[in-house]
Amino acid sequence: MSGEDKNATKSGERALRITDSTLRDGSHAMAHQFTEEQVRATVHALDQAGVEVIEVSHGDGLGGSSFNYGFSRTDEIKLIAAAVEEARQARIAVLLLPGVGTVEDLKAAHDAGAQVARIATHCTEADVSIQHFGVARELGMETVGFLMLAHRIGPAELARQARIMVDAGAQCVYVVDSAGAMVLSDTQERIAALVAEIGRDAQVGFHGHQNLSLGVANSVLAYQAGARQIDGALCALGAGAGNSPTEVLAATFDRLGIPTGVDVQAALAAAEEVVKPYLPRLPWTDRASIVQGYAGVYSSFLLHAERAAARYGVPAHEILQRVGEAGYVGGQEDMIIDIAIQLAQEREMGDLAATGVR
Ligand SMILES: CC[C@H](O)CC(=O)C(=O)O
Ligand SMILES: [Mn+2]
Repeated sequence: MSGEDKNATKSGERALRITDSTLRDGSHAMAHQFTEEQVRATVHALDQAGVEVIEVSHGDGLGGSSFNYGFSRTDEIKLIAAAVEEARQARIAVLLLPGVGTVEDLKAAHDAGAQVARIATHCTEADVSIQHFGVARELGMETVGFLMLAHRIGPAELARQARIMVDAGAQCVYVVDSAGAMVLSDTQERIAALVAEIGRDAQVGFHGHQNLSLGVANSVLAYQAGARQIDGALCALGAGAGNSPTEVLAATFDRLGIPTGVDVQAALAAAEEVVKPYLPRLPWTDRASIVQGYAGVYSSFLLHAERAAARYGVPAHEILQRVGEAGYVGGQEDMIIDIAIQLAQEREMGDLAATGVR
């Protein structure tokens, strides 16, 4: 224990750090088709707006470009190098899910200039990140832990998992609302539990999704409960109904008198003039993404469910409801196809029964 509260803010300093994930979580919504030009323009605009950390990776993290998760249009190491070249003050972060990416991927990202390593695990499996935090610290990278689908376990158990990450070398641990399922007090209680457990040794962060339209409200409550790193994405670009919009976070915290170091007008311009023009579709709380929040489903399953829905002629929201009931986690994308086939068979049986055919 260092004895110094890592979540304390000295007066006059920025009170919290906004990390922008347009170019990583947003990659899900872009079906991983970012071009180098889009990455350069987005980094340039975020950097000018004063955003200090910009995450760039495949949506499913380093090494995610694959048949299971979807192939990237451009090699992510090339995109990371372009982002590093473009940034003047901002540092480039990468996400790594142990098992999807490897320490070799992390070393390649570091060689390309990435300075912040964000290591993500399912909320009950922090122990699989231990080796990766060790390597990241040896490389001299700043380290952040991501406890995904954090609504699935209670505050006390989540805090124990955060402790595992901190003991392994994490300098901040995020409560990650991957399903956009947390409703206000869910966030407050989890952040407070992590601050109590790790607050003297590390910071606490919050990553929200908009499936129940609560990303920004949850972020404010997370700050009030002691979180000092908050994620956003321009235009909310992200999985499911998207992330907490960076430009709205900047404006809201500014109105609350909580300095983030982000220039509100520049963030608004970055969203409107740089990101919006290249979006294939605006992130939206439609029926399928609301069901994700309501049933607690991983946001990155949305596009997979929509594709399976089109292929097997069943509604995406019904697939996602079943995924929620089954409790699937990241890495089980293939089960979405199984559920779609099952739903299609049930419909066929129902149709046959309705026409009296045996
Ligand atoms: C697949 C990784 C995932 O998208 C990480 C994340 O942003 C989340 O769980 O919300
Ligand atoms: Mn996310």
